[in-house]
Amino acid sequence: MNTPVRKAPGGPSPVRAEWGRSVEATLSAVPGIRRAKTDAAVVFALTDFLSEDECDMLMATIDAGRRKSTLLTATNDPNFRTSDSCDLDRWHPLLQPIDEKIAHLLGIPPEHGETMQGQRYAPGQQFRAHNDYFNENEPYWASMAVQGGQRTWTAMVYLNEVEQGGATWFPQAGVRFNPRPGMLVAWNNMNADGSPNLATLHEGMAVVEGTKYIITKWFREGPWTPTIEP
Ligand SMILES: O=C(O)CCC(=O)C(=O)O
Ligand SMILES: [Fe+2]
Repeated sequence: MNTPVRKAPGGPSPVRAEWGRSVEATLSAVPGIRRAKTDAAVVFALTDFLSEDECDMLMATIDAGRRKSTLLTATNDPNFRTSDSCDLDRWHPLLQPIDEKIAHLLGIPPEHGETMQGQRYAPGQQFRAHNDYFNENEPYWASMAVQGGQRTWTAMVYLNEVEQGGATWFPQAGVRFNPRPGMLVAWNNMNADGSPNLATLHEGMAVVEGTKYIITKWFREGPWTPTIEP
């Protein structure tokens, strides 16, 4: 019997390796930041990154603009990502300072960041285990490659307390975060050699009680250029 050979999602890259090193050094120097105790992935958490007012403003903005979340690749599982999402306009006078504060914390120029996204999960809603990096063997990669290339770092911020459920769980790295309002979590989706790190697999576990609001920001290896819709 032949075992199907699964191609790696991408190979080593000096540019991505350098983003790994430089952002890790920048974040390591942030007062109060904690690094997850695992060798499998580079993951940081920083409490009180956003204020209660900033979280409230973001939740109201997400509620005003939310639509069903989407996926880059088709899946057979209709329950894979059941949340609502909202694109957060980086030029909006209330949102731009938050967008830039995240980029500044990581030491990445804001233009490398994709549009910040808000996510809202009602009870039962979830985002099943996935990787944020692009799989360079998938058809979508050709268009991503010319729009800033691979995703390097992910930053997300929890905006509220969730009564039950809604943790972010990295099953391979063995790291788990329970939502805490204003807490930022950031991780390098790449290995030290700049290849995609499979152990950054993570899931937004189902909310059991309450509603979960977060913002997510994905950074590219190059400046991000959004697709111009016709
Ligand atoms: O909801 C979460 O905790 C994780 C969200 C996530 O993985 C993403 O937006 O890429
Ligand atoms: Fe993710």
